[in-house]
Amino acid sequence: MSTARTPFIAGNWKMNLDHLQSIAFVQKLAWTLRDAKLDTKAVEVAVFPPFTDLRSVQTLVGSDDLPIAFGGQDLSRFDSGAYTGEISGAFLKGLDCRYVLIGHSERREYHGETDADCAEKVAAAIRHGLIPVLCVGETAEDLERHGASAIPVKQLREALGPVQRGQELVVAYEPVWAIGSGQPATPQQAQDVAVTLRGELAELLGDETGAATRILYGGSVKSSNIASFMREPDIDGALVGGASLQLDEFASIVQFQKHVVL
Ligand SMILES: O=C[C@H](O)COP(=O)(O)O
Repeated sequence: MSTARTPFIAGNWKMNLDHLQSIAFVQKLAWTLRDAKLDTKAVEVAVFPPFTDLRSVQTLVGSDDLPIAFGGQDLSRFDSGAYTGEISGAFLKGLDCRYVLIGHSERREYHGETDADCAEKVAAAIRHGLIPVLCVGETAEDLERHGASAIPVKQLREALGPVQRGQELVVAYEPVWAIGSGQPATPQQAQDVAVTLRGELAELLGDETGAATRILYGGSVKSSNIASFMREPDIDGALVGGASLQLDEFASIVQFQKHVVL
């Protein structure tokens, strides 16, 4: 397992863009990045569309061999059967998904997902050959009561029970208070949590896995602040929500290396 961490910029579309819009968006994104001569080996780009878009995105990316990865926003902890409304990791893998988000704060808040559910979903993702993108983060109340790292560390520890050392995974630190608020964490705050999470990963999964695992920051990321996060040594990318729906803005975030940080 290589410990070099390729920067990773991911767009979580949440419940936005239908399958027709997804085709137009991904095609234009690919053209924009090609015209900008993005070095696709130097940064990995991924989108997380709604489930109903995935077949369209797969067809486009596959037929035009676009350098854009994609994944599901969630998966079932079950593999198949009488689970109405659930989506199996096997189905996501069958659509060439490389990644799957697990434990996004909106799943935790609106769908009551627990750390135990996340652990089962992480196990399901691994069973189906998907790379889990485990989302962790504290609410404003947690921040006040426990500080920034305690809840993310607990969420990480509880969800990674089924993970073996050497397993590729991505961790997204998303303070709930920063999501969609226009008030990102400071780069130093995000770095402090990221370095703590990396230490936990090393303890849970060994030094090599800890060093190789990419840790993303998410919460009000924009083109105007991405470079300051990417300068931090333990932040390897971003999970972008609102700004990932604006083509020029997302393309600019992907090209963070061109931004000047004053
Ligand atoms: O998954 C993405 C996060 O929820 C961040 O959303 P945001 O960039 O709109 O704050």
